[in-house]
Amino acid sequence: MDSGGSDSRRRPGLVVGLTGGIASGKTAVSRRFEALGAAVIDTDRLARAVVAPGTAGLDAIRERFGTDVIGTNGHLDRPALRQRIFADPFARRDLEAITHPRIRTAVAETLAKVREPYALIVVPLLLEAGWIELMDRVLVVDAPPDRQRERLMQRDGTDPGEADRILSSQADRQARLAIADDVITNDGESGALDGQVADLHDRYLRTATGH
Ligand SMILES: Nc1ncnc2c1ncn2[C@@H]1O[C@H](COP(=O)(O)OP(=O)(O)OP(=O)(O)O)[C@@H](O)[C@H]1O
Repeated sequence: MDSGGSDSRRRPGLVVGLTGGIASGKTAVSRRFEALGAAVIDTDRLARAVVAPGTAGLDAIRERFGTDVIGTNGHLDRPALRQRIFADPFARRDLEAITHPRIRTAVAETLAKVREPYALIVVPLLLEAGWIELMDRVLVVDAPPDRQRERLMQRDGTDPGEADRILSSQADRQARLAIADDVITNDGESGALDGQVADLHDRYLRTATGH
């Protein structure tokens, strides 16, 4: 009988890292893959889970940064923590030393439970955070920066100056494209994504199942 995936070294037939700049359309794309039957693992969600109240991750943060970064509701006070790491590279390094290994373990555990033929791991900072080794392929969602800016302002109400600041702090478009095995271009209507996702899904299925 199947043990239910308790072996954390178990992996589906293909693991694809999905990345792209902010508001490039990663969520829009990953939802389409999910609808076609891919397993989608969202590292942002796992990153929140490993520092949720009651976790060893949150305890480690409290120990390093003090109770100032914990809200009265017991949750991590993200704006307070952001302020602490903003100007202090050592604080950022310490925070990442706490969170990154825990996120990686959570990803491995989630991958081990995947029953679909292949998995997409959504990693916004795939390039920056050194995730590449885990992936069999890298899929980049590429959008022109003007479009990202427009979507960011529309979706989050971000003001133009802040949008420019966020965009310029990210890995640049060419660096991202340089690590891509596959690219989805999201520069137009959302309907244009459907065909691109369907083509890649077919290829990924064939690769994962060897057919
Ligand atoms: N082709 C498109 N046409 C119209 N709107 C789009 C298109 N692609 C994405 N959007 C919209 O742009 C915004 C950003 O897209 P989405 O949330 O998928 O990006 P993301 O890369 O997941 O963002 P983040 O990096 O912030 O997590 C959303 O409001 C989404 O509905």
